[in-house]
Amino acid sequence: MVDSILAVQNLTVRYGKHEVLSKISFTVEAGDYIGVVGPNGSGKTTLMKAVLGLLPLYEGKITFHPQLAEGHFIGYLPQKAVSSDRLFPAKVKEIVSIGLLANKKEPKFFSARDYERIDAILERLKIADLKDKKIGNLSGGQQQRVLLARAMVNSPQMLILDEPTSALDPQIREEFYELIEGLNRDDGVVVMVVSHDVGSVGKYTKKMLYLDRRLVFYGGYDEFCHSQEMTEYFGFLAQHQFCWGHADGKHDQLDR
Ligand SMILES: Nc1ncnc2c1ncn2[C@@H]1O[C@H](COP(=O)(O)OP(=O)(O)OP(=O)(O)O)[C@@H](O)[C@H]1O
Repeated sequence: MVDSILAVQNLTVRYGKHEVLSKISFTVEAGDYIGVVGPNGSGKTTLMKAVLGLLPLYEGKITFHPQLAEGHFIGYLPQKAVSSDRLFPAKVKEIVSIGLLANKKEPKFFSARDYERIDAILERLKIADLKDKKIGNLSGGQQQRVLLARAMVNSPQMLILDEPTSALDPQIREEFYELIEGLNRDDGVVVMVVSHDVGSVGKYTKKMLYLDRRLVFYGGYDEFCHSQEMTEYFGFLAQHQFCWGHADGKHDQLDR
């Protein structure tokens, strides 16, 4: 347990009398890339908020590895972060610089080193050419990369992405997942990505965490696809759809 990056033990969350997460326990290990999946309202965002320390009240325990518990170590890309407002005046470099503010004490000035970090992350995410463009004028995929750069500019050890590709078309979505896979593989960033899209996510992530207010499944995608327990939970056809796609391509919505 001590060696885990993160240990969640018996986490229960209620909004008023409504219990939305019930006794969730799992650990996240170094190098993990986890798809957090489940139907609408199953508690995915709530779980991520609990991990991020954004919930004032919960039962259970959330423990980070002691070396991680110092400073700002989680990058977060929230749900529906893409701006559709073309008049929004902020430039890409300004949006990304916001990611550096959390670690700064007053007065919050940017140093030459900060500007180097902004340039480095824009380069890493292949959007250096967009640096001086207004975010409202970018495509959905470009905007997501900019927001990913904001989440990554502090070099976090862990990245939490909530439905990062829901507004993107299939090709851009695949490119985005490939980018995240590279951050996990090459830069060692631990990733938790929330999605409805079990098929796409399962292709890239190393583990699946399936929520339905309780923890239904936690393990590898292959195991998820071949588990008898999951066949009983979903039914054979639904499991087949999640795992091997569907001829009409409608395999990615999981609303039940
Ligand atoms: N601030 C809140 N106050 C009251 N209820 C809430 C609040 N946030 C979420 N809920 C409820 O908690 C449940 C879980 O919501 P949550 O957003 O965590 O689910 P989700 O799996 O992320 O859903 P989706 O896939 O639709 O984004 C839902 O029934 C939701 O209506």
